[in-house]
Amino acid sequence: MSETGKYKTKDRVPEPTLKRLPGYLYYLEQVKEEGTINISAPTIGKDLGCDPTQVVKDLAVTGVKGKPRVGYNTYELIHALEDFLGFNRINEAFLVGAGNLGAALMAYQEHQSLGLRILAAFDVDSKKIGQTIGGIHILEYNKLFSLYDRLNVKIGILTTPNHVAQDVAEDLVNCGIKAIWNFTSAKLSLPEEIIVQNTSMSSYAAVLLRRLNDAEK
Ligand SMILES: NC(=O)c1ccc[n+]([C@@H]2O[C@H](COP(=O)([O-])OP(=O)(O)OC[C@H]3O[C@@H](n4cnc5c(N)ncnc54)[C@H](O)[C@@H]3O)[C@@H](O)[C@H]2O)c1
Repeated sequence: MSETGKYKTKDRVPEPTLKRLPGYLYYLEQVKEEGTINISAPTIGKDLGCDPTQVVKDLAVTGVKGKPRVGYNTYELIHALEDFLGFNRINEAFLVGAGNLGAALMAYQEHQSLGLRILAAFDVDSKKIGQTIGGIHILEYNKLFSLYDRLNVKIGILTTPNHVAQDVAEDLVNCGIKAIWNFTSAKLSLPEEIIVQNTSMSSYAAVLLRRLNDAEK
């Protein structure tokens, strides 16, 4: 960390910390609604069921420090978390593959509160091209190339069948996409500088089912 307490770009915040930060944000928004102006790390830890030391360490990435006996200012912390996570900026994305999953993501408007806006979706299925879901148009896949030049979008959401995922991902990269949110189970092989976030419900389901089985033994 830098001397100011804020992480510099080159300092990589550990992934588990990053994954926990939205949880703090949602929690703080709730307590703000209830009128809480200041909140301590032990209270946050107690409510979220985690260690206060962990809370302090996690929240330090925002550069905001709690005051002794007062804690954190809720508003300041919310703002700092949103800023750190980029939720208060609009990051535009293209989605490729407007099928079951793609359509659900398009219909889910809450992405906007995460600072993510799907600008357009692309598909090869002529029956889907021309439709609108959640206000987002489904365009012919080949339009990706011409639109990218005009719009300079940096994020690609990949919800195609697995067997075309690598080719589509390469197209996205050739279009200048810098980060791919990969929902397919294809293991993408892309230049190192491309940020790939793989998301799989099946790994969470596996944990849930295993835990359930263990509990029932
Ligand atoms: N991450 C998860 O938890 C999760 C959950 C469900 C599905 N998936 C994965 O998401 C992907 C999509 O699943 P689905 O059920 O929505 O499938 P789907 O068949 O309903 O949708 C896939 C869409 O991609 C389009 N498509 C096919 N080839 C294309 C290409 N070359 N370029 C652009 N579009 C193309 C199809 O026309 C279709 O509309 C699959 O890889 C599936 O394994 C992941």
